[in-house]
Amino acid sequence: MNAREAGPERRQDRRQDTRPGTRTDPRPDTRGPGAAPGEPVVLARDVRMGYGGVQVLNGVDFTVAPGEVSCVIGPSGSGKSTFLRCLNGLEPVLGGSLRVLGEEVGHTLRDGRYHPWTPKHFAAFRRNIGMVFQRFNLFAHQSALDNVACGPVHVLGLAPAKAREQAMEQLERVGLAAHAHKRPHQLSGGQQQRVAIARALAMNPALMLFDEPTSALDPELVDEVLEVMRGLAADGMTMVVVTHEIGFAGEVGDWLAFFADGVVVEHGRPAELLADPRHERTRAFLSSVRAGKTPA
Ligand SMILES: Nc1ncnc2c1ncn2[C@@H]1O[C@H](COP(=O)(O)OP(=O)(O)OP(=O)(O)O)[C@@H](O)[C@H]1O
Repeated sequence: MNAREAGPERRQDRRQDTRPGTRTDPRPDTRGPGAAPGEPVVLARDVRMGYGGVQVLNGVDFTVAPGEVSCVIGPSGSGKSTFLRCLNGLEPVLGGSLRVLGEEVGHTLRDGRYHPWTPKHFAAFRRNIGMVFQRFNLFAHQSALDNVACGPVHVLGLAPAKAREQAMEQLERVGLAAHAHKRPHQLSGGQQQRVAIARALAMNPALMLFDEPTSALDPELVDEVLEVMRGLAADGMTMVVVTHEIGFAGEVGDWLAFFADGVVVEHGRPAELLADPRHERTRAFLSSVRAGKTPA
């Protein structure tokens, strides 16, 4: 078994990492309150979803175990973002089954019947899931520190002083403590994205979702964001990462899923899938990415 195949055990080794901001304490159990022992963090079976009668997800099967990093690649329009948004309940699942953090997303089984979640239940569920988008969406009038402290104060009800103290720890974790008092316009795109990651981490999520977090960045800023994500993986954070950064997926992912036409057409260990893709669509996609073309 090579290092890439070692999965979560590999992360135990990485915890010895001494880079600044790298946590050394063991991760809490991230399965979620309703999960049975051994249950994955994400368990998608035949997930279906569409917009206005147009089917976008056509039966997605996808599993993420605690502490694993699952990368998702695929052509534009194949449903990657839609699936990510289903994971945190931003889009409704219209068929199949999607369990995340031990809950059937959007429904609770009670008295032998499924009951739809209330907005309050959705909000409580989303608190455990950090999401980082292509666009950082920081509050322009607030400092980096206040952007990161905002959720813990307003959503978790933390005292402002405590929230700012914890926000500073998260900014340290992403290497931005020295920039804590700057506003977004005083930061580079890469730094703003790192603030967005710190903001998500400040909610102490059990699962982090990344939707092409480096796609909007100038090429020279991409690696500083990927480096932060490498650190999170080393800490044992459970992550689903939609990305066009094939090298990163190969290096950091425990698993790699290739989406096309709203299904996972190929799934496997990144080293194997990237070196020897089985499906014609995967081969064509990887060729176009490697040729520097925008995959269609
Ligand atoms: N809010 C929406 N309303 C209607 N159609 C949508 C909406 N969001 C996405 N779609 C459509 O769903 C399909 C899948 O989109 P999605 O963004 O999930 O693909 P993707 O694989 O993430 O693409 P990309 O790599 O370009 O981000 C596309 O055809 C898109 O036009």
